[in-house]
Amino acid sequence: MFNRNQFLRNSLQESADTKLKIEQKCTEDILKAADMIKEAYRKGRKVLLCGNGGSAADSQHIATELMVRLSHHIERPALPAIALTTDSSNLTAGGNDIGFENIFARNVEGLGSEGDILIAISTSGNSVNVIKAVDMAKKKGMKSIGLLGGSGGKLKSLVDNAIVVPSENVQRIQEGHITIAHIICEIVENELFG
Ligand SMILES: O=C(CO)[C@@H](O)[C@H](O)[C@H](O)[C@H](O)COP(=O)(O)O
Ligand SMILES: [Zn+2]
Repeated sequence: MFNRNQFLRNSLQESADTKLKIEQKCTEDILKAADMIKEAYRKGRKVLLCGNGGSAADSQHIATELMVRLSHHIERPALPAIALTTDSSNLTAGGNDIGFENIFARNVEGLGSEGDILIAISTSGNSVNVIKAVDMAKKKGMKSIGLLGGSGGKLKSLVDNAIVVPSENVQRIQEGHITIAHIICEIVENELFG
């Protein structure tokens, strides 16, 4: 029978363990992602983000951190970032008319420029609409960062920098993603403006 107290304890323990494993396995990739984003911003480029479900929410959360700010002690200009997950008219027309697998790629095609960064978020690494967005980013001369999980899926070898959270649990992977994204945004903010 489901034991809610045990479940709560186990979930928190698993989440904490996953964060520690991220420190052991992903540090280099996280720092590389911060450098890629800093370089893009130094050159006046922007960041696009996409993902499904919880990763769609992460996309808009991360875009907001970059556009507004994290630290209240740092005065800085907006860092251009767009979540491709927020416009219901665009996403429903895309899904209806050109196919759900093309909704993000279409927006990368329209908004992306050479030197921009695409942050592709997928716990499985296998969402077709995210894969197609990465393919389009490549065509546009953009660089891509994958926030992934499990084996990394198909996206692992497609993105320029794969950050793979070492867990098989979708929820724990997502919790890892937002922790990593916060850290990357804070590094970028401090190193560009701190
Ligand atoms: O937030 C959750 C599960 O925690 C879900 O909404 C989850 O994001 C959705 O099932 C997504 O469609 C999963 O896609 P992906 O992470 O495998 O690319
Ligand atoms: Zn979730």
